[in-house]
Amino acid sequence: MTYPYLRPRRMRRDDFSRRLMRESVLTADDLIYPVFVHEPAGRAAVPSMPGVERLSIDELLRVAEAASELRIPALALFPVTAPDAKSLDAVAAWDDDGLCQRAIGALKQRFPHLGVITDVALDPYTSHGQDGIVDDTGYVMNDVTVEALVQQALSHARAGADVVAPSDMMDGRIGAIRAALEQDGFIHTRILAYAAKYASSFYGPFRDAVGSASALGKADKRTYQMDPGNSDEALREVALDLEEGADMVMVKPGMPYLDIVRRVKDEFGVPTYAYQVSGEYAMLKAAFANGWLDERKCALEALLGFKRAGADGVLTYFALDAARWLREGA
Ligand SMILES: NCc1[nH]cc(CCC(=O)O)c1CC(=O)O
Ligand SMILES: [Mg+2]
Repeated sequence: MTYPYLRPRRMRRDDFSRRLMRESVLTADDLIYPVFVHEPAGRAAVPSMPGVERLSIDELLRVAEAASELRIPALALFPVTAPDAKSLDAVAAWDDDGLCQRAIGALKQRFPHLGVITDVALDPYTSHGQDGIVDDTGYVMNDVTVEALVQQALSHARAGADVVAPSDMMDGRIGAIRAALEQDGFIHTRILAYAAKYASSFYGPFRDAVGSASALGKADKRTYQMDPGNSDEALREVALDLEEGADMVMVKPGMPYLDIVRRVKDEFGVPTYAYQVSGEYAMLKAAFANGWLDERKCALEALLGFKRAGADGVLTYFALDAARWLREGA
């Protein structure tokens, strides 16, 4: 049977039938809000990310209140480390009194129901801006770095983090962190593994925001983050992280990698997240600012695309706005 018996446009004719056959929907439950925390009082704009600010802990609590009120399930914390606290061994990363740890404590005390996700990686704390500890040639050493990441993850767990999210791409770190958490009694601490994280050029504005761009200079992260040409490798990486004890996996960046999200979801069927990274946010914002694209419609369409690709949630700098627009019925 074919046309005229089959007319796909019949179902698209009216709002009611469009709604009845809609396969994917975006809700506030799908959103994770990444936030930058800094030591100085008040807020500081991030020029390459219009609408995003670095926040003192006081300001962070205001933002958390808004997020919680909008029923956003969780925040992802990214601390900005003062240059004099950075070092070759990144010891500030597991200072129980560090900015990140204090931010976790303040959030959990005020908003116990709001999930707190922390970034486990050394780049905010290393003087060279790499995610791990380097040898004389500048190569990021895997096993020494994993030991440091374990210290960092435990410190976050002690501070009350609900989810630790290793974003460093070292081999074996999920298993090492899981074992250490279990050993110290943190049996409820979830691990969100940045399992398929690519050596992307879309992280630029984030590196401006946390101040690792200047430290990194012209260096890149291609000896540990994945080659953008690869897809099968992402499945192998996800399989390893799941075997090692990850509760959730992430694909990063987002929009240029939706094929990876789909493959991961189809292959493993586990809670799968995608990160709409800083560069994706920046390019959309630039088009909105020029009046070239409609902000509400395009931001929500981009986020819905993650759901359609199989993501269970999205880390997005649009989270607060998107939750508001959804509530208003945009
Ligand atoms: N561990 C570092 C980290 N954690 C999150 C991002 C990027 C997020 C974004 O661009 O929004 C990065 C940058 C990098 O790998 O250099
Ligand atoms: Mg891996």
